[in-house]
Amino acid sequence: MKPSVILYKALPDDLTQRLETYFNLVQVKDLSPQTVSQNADAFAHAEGMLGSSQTVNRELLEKMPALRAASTVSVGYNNYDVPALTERGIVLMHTPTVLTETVADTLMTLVLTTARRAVDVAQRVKRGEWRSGITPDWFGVDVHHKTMGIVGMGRIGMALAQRANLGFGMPILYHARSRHQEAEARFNARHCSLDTLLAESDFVCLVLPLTDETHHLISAPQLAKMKASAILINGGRGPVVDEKALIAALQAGQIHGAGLDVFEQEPLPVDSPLLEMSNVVALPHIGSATFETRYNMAACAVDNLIAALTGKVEQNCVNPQVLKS
Ligand SMILES: NC(=O)C1=CN([C@@H]2O[C@H](COP(=O)(O)OP(=O)(O)OC[C@H]3O[C@@H](n4cnc5c(N)ncnc54)[C@H](OP(=O)(O)O)[C@@H]3O)[C@@H](O)[C@H]2O)C=CC1
Ligand SMILES: O=CC(=O)O
Repeated sequence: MKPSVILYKALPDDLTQRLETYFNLVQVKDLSPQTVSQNADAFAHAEGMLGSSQTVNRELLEKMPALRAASTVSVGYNNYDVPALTERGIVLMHTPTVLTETVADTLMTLVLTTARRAVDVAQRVKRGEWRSGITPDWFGVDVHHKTMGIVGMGRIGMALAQRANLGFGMPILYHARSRHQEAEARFNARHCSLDTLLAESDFVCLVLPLTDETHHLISAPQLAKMKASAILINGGRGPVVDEKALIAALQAGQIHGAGLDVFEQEPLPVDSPLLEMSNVVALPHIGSATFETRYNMAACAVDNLIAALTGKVEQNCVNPQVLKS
């Protein structure tokens, strides 16, 4: 008998068919308590699960006693209770690498659109306000040769450093828990404390996972350390920034602007003051959202689940200690 798998994300047909050759699939729309109770038997017998953007906690795991592997269509896994999975011996798989370049493109898009005010001035053109030569109220600030500070020099941080340094001639400062020799050798990146990075960078780019340590890493005291001319970019996870403090800093003119792909609450509430600010570019968490990359992520997640449930995991495992036990 094929193992049962809960699929809680729509996949391209060819990938669904690939899963079906290995597993009995039960497709559900989400992992809400209502969906779980409506499909109690399927959840009770599922040995695998695949999807994204849903909370997987102890309460859910209690309803899934047969679960052996979870596969997320994302690199970030902050919505999974990893200790609970590990205690139960459940393998968690994710999709690093396949999305790295696309997310770095999104971060560079945020840098450029925020600095050059591309969204704001394009809206003015559409409103018919471009009636004569432009005046300084249409101007932006330079990106090239400005200092970029990258907080989190992992896979995506490296790809961002490559674009900024080799493409735009930007000196790179970085802050991470460890030194990254490759970033230092290839991009002349300088490792520094968070305080130094905040004080010296023209663009402060956050590319961090959400953990207990990174939650509200950027709050009022950190924003106060940034240059008044600096721009904050967040492409990691929303709660890394204390959004109330960011709104206050922007309202007070303490920093020049912000480019944000992620928010404390997603979707961003329509009454968020951020949406009223012409110096803020707000994207709907589209870091990896291209047709090519989303397909590759889904294919990676499918391969990951097959590997996990057939005992052939070689990469992409969040809690490899489970494999040794
Ligand atoms: N906006 C979007 O759509 C997307 C967002 N993301 C987010 O980006 C994150 C990063 O992805 P990726 O680059 O692949 O991940 P990596 O694991 O390769 O890199 C993470 C980096 O963050 C650093 N870091 C972690 N904790 C701390 C800390 N407490 N203080 C300082 N630095 C820290 C790590 O430091 P060290 O190197 O020292 O370990 C590492 O350099 C994901 O976890 C996800 O949350 C990812 C994809 C798309
Ligand atoms: O936010 C997206 C991810 O892959 O993580």
